[in-house]
Amino acid sequence: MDVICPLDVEFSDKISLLLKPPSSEDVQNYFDKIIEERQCIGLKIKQDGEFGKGIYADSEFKEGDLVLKDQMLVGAQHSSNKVDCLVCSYCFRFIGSIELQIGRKLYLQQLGSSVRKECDTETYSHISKKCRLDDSSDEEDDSHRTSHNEGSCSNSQQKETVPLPEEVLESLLKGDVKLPYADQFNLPSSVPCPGGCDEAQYCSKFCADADWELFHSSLCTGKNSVSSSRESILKFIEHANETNDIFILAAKAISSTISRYKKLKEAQTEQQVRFTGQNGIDSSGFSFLLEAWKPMSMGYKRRWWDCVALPDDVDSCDEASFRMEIKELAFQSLDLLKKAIFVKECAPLFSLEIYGQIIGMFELNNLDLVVASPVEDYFLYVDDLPDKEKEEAERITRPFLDALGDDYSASCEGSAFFPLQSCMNHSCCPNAKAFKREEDKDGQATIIALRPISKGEEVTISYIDEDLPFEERQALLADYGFRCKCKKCRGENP
Ligand SMILES: C[S@@+](CC[C@H](N)C(=O)[O-])C[C@H]1O[C@@H](n2cnc3c(N)ncnc32)[C@H](O)[C@@H]1O
Repeated sequence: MDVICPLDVEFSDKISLLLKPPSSEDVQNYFDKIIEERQCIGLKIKQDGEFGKGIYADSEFKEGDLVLKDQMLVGAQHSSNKVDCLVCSYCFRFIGSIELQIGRKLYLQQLGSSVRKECDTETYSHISKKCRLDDSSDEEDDSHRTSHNEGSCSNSQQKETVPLPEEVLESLLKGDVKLPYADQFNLPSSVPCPGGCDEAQYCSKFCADADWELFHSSLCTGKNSVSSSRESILKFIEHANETNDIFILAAKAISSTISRYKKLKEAQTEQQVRFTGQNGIDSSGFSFLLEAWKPMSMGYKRRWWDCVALPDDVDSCDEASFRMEIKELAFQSLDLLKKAIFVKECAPLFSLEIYGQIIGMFELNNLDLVVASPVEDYFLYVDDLPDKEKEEAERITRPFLDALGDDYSASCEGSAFFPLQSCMNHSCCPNAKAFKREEDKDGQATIIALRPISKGEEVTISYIDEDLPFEERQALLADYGFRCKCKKCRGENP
């Protein structure tokens, strides 16, 4: 039986308006403004390309040039990665100190609270926590690919680790033990969540305030949280962690839209009262909701349960029940979210149609969020020391490296939606790629030219491993909802 969400029926007109494709003028203005704000000199957006909108070079780029640095609209660290790395919950920069990063990871691992390293066998594993096929972590560079919100599963052939006494880890955590040369790797100190929860920590007050204003104030479970439904938020988060952490991203997208809505409405009310002495705002405030939704309206989207590719282990005759199963899963999640953060004035955002479209948008556009670990840099630094210094340093650092095992260099991993980068079309012979450089220590997307790009040429990236054979490429691209029609594919399959 089909899932019926009462809000979809009650607000069908408003939902249609929210999902109506924006006019080409609105699209152009929106992206031109972002290009200007990001100071992406030499790029422009065009809407009349073969595959809809795309990014084009407006000047020449040489091989290795930075083409674009894009800030995320919404992003989250994978829940399974939180044991490995302590990062700013807003910009995903590593925080604390080398000692804290190592001590915390070993402490949590040894406490046995780790949920990582298990290639899930839960009911929904085929749609949520797939092992990454296109894992870029074993490439020598730090490139990141468009992602499908999977928690990456580590190599099962891990070297045995050698645990350390709890007292040693506690001293590391408290800052009583200083590791040699760790002061060469200064990390920003941790700024606590204004709501008092332990889940979110920041690299600066700026990030703490920005996250609070946009996302976290409605999703915080701390004692100073403004939310009246801490229990419900916890239940929603628990469900997302157990099934698919893309739901956390969807919740962040909804809470940021609500927060923009409230700000727009407040500003307009203030202005009206100042000029007329009365509040003449339309009580439904739907025009503000439309405006607040604008960043989401610009993303390429389809309903999640319609666009997700059929997993290999699901027979095509079971396709309808598979799609119904994930629709029901989305409905369960939405129900928990409604109990946690529902705002009556923004009710259409809590319809299943909108929820499905938001998740579908992330499925089709998201990029893997990867930030390299300073702990890896630290151990490499020690390894590169002159023999005498290295021997002395390693006497202290070796037990920590042995306790960490092969996984000592785990990066921060997550998934994020980037407004400009998500306009880049795919090519199996791309001229650019997502690539983190030495200085890219946060969660921004960095796109670098792979070869010279001439003025007027479209900038393309590969969403998958483009060196795979034709059919394998098409199978992977099915996860992004299309069959590739790039030059290389046309050549191989005319
Ligand atoms: C991330 S979006 C890129 C922006 C998109 N063109 C738009 O109009 O918003 C990805 C979608 O663009 C289209 N697309 C991108 N590259 C393509 C390719 N090489 N062949 C066919 N369609 C492609 C597909 O519809 C795909 O689902």
